[in-house]
Amino acid sequence: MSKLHALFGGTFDPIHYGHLRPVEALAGQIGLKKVTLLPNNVPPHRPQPQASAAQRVAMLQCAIADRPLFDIDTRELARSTPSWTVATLEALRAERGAQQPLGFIIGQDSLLTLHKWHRWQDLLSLCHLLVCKRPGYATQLDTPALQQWLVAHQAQDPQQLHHAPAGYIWLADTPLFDISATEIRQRRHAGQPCTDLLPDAVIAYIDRAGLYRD
Ligand SMILES: Nc1ncnc2c1ncn2[C@@H]1O[C@H](COP(=O)(O)OP(=O)(O)OP(=O)(O)O)[C@@H](O)[C@H]1O
Ligand SMILES: O=C(O)c1ccc[n+]([C@@H]2O[C@H](COP(=O)([O-])O)[C@@H](O)[C@H]2O)c1
Repeated sequence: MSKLHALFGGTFDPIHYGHLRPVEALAGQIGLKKVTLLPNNVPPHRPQPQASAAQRVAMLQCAIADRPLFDIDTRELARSTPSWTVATLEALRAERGAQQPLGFIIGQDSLLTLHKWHRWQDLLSLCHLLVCKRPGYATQLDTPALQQWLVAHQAQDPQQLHHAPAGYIWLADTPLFDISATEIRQRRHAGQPCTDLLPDAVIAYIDRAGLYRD
């Protein structure tokens, strides 16, 4: 039985198949039993979401109703300050103890900007980074020094993620989904359909709540 607990942070405005499907594949590949979705309140480094925190959580609930792999942790919504991942991970580490393997899931685009995150060099002392592929983004980091840092921490075997509490980067070979929440919001504003980009239950919620309309 795996002890590795994975968290997947995001703005999720809205959640879509580009979030769900790569992570489902990752879970199968490395043996994750549970993935905790961690919606942020005040996302660092980007415009604020169009949907409220409560609406984004409601969309997560719609999306995972028939996906037992996932649950939701709303702790970042309780803070009105920016949702620094390092602070959330410190709180989780304090709760779960020094030996609990923790993974933080990101897409390739997030890996490329990781060196701009708050106290980014502390992240690997708190968790592993589990990276899903995303089409349209470079596979090499910006500078030779960053690329060296990546290679130095890269795990070669998923068992390393289960046996160490933190410290590795897993570059997962996940399927590519050319989907973004930005595109979904734009399509909704333009009155275009989004079928196949996100679960029907989330589309039904967006319709009911009148989200992403001008
Ligand atoms: N299509 C995708 N493939 C792989 N990873 C993704 C994809 N979309 C989002 N992610 C990852 O999911 C996490 C949360 O992303 P986020 O909620 O910002 O979605 P987004 O589609 O990038 O949103 P937006 O278009 O509003 O910026 C990030 O780590 C991001 O890299
Ligand atoms: O801690 C930071 O500085 C930081 C900077 C950018 C993003 N993050 C986190 O990374 C996750 C994905 O972010 P986003 O903006 O792509 O939804 C989400 O949990 C954010 O809170 C964290």
